[in-house]
Amino acid sequence: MVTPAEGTEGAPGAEEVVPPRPRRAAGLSAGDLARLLDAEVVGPVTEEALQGATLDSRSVRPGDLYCALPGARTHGARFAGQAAEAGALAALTDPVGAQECVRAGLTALVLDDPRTATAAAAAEVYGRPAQQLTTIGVTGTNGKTSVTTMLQRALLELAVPVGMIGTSGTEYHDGDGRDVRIGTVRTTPEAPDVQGILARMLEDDVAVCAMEVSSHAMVLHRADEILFDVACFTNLSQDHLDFHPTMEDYFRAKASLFAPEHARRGVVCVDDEWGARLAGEARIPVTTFTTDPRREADVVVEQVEASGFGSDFTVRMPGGERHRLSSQIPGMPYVANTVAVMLLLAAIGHDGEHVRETVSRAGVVPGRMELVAEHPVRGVVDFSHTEDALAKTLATLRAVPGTRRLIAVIGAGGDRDRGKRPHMGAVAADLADVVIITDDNPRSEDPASIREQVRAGIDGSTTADVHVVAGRENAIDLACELADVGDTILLAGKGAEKGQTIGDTVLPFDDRVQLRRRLAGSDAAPAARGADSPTPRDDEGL
Ligand SMILES: CC(=O)N[C@H]1[C@@H](OP(=O)(O)OP(=O)(O)OC[C@H]2O[C@@H](n3ccc(=O)[nH]c3=O)[C@H](O)[C@@H]2O)O[C@H](CO)[C@@H](O)[C@@H]1O[C@H](C)C(=O)N[C@@H](C)C(=O)N[C@H](CCC(=O)O)C(=O)O
Ligand SMILES: Nc1ncnc2c1ncn2[C@@H]1O[C@H](COP(=O)(O)OP(=O)(O)OP(=O)(O)O)[C@@H](O)[C@H]1O
Ligand SMILES: N[C@H](CCC[C@H](N)C(=O)O)C(=O)O
Repeated sequence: MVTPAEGTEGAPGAEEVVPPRPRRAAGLSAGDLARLLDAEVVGPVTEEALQGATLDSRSVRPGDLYCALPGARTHGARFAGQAAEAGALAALTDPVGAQECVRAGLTALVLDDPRTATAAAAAEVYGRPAQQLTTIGVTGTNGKTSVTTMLQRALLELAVPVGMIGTSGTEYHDGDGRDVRIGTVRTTPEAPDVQGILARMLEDDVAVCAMEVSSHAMVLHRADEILFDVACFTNLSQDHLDFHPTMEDYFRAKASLFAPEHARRGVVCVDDEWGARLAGEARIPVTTFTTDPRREADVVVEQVEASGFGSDFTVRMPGGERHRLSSQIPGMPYVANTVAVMLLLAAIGHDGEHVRETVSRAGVVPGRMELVAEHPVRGVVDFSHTEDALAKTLATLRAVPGTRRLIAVIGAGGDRDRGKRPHMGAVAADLADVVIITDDNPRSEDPASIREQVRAGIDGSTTADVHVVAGRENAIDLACELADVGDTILLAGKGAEKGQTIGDTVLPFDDRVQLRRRLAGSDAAPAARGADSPTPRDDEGL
């Protein structure tokens, strides 16, 4: 059986992204669904049963409900013709889209705000799968993938059939004894996909689903109609201010998960002020924990000691009893993630010494503080793509015994929060000895402009040796050239991603493969270079 940490490297950039669906739907007709949603019906109605649901015309399958939603750029009703051609039976839409859907030959189920009803519609079509699964929802700026992956590993070891939905895709063990791993373009898939995935997991006897819930998901109603058995908050720091106007709005989106319509109970890390505030404002019972002994919480971490490339630590429980645990990834963030996993498992009924031992072994997460080489140069790949994550990762690596210089390769993604870019540059220059600013996923933006925005955060008085290098593989080459015995190279920002998005193209790219090859001194650059990168290296200096 493939465990989550295995078999994740080197696959082509474009992973399969067609979300799984159940083999059988609930058998509702469009008329039945209209009654359940209290929607107005426009156009002809048939008794044919709906087979599935999607909000993307390009993903319609015969018998589907096409959710033709108004979006930021366009209206889904424009694609009603394409949906009908692909076999959709009906459309869920608003009054603006109704006629276009009917003209395309679809029965229109009309509501003023169809997006808020999309999850309910899909849940009905698929037989309300979430009600029959144990569900865990994890939110926060950083740590969602880490916590869900560790949960998955621990539950697998405890022989509990588990599924996972998040940035690294959808994973579960199907009824035929196969491991299913399907890529995704989003952390939280669209509501119809979430419902379809849950229904498929249920068919394949999954008992527990651990799911990442992004702030976008809360605002766009992707996780509605799931009453999570337990929700987890990891932390909040600047990110996604392209989508949220303020940090307050970003916080509100995450905090909305901790309400009786979304979760029965919560586990909240109060290491930052946002977590402390959430614990006070949550409308569901919450268990709090902290890794900071100066803070008050139900569960407090004490006596953290470095242990190899990881940590050992004690947790003081509400009744005063103490347990010793370990994290296999170094640094306080992973101590926090390990405690979160322990408390989430306890909340769904898995407790005791055996469970804690299992949790202590669960902490290897692909692309998160992943050690790809140790001697003579340590090579680490991490998904830190925020200022906070970068600060913590660099501080953690600095503290690893025997570390000489820290060489940080950083960049920022295009079409994402621009405000975080200079802060990422600044923190890297404060905490690393050498900073190489390069490309992450430029998407539709000019990579040189993104690099410049990262560089602009670095004060001229920095003592760090700063380079700006076009082309990520060139930056990795430079890091390896500059590295000496005992140095640590950190490739930050892309973690376990298997592609680099440049414009609309996804080129195969895996930081782990690139760094391991170069540090092993084999198979040097030419074969691994993407078509996008200038050769020879163009070091723009500071
Ligand atoms: C900001 C945001 O989240 N936007 C989402 C939003 O886009 P939109 O409102 O602009 O939609 P639109 O492009 O105007 O299209 C309108 C409708 O027509 C449909 N359409 C469009 C074209 C077509 O050919 N056929 C078709 O059916 C679309 O599916 C959509 O329903 O609705 C679309 C589908 O309804 C989403 O695909 C889109 O996510 C975009 C692609 C996205 O990348 N979002 C990212 C930023 C995101 O969600 N990130 C979070 C971050 C996680 C974290 O780090 O914490 C995530 O959960 O991944
Ligand atoms: N509890 C934590 N607190 C702060 N930083 C963390 C924590 N856990 C992980 N990190 C850092 O954040 C990075 C991203 O972690 P992870 O992928 O688990 O977060 P995420 O919330 O899933 O991110 P995304 O929303 O982008 O998918 C890690 O590589 C690590 O550097
Ligand atoms: N879930 C995050 C991932 C960012 C990863 C980074 N490599 C980038 O492309 O910006 C986001 O969509 O903002």
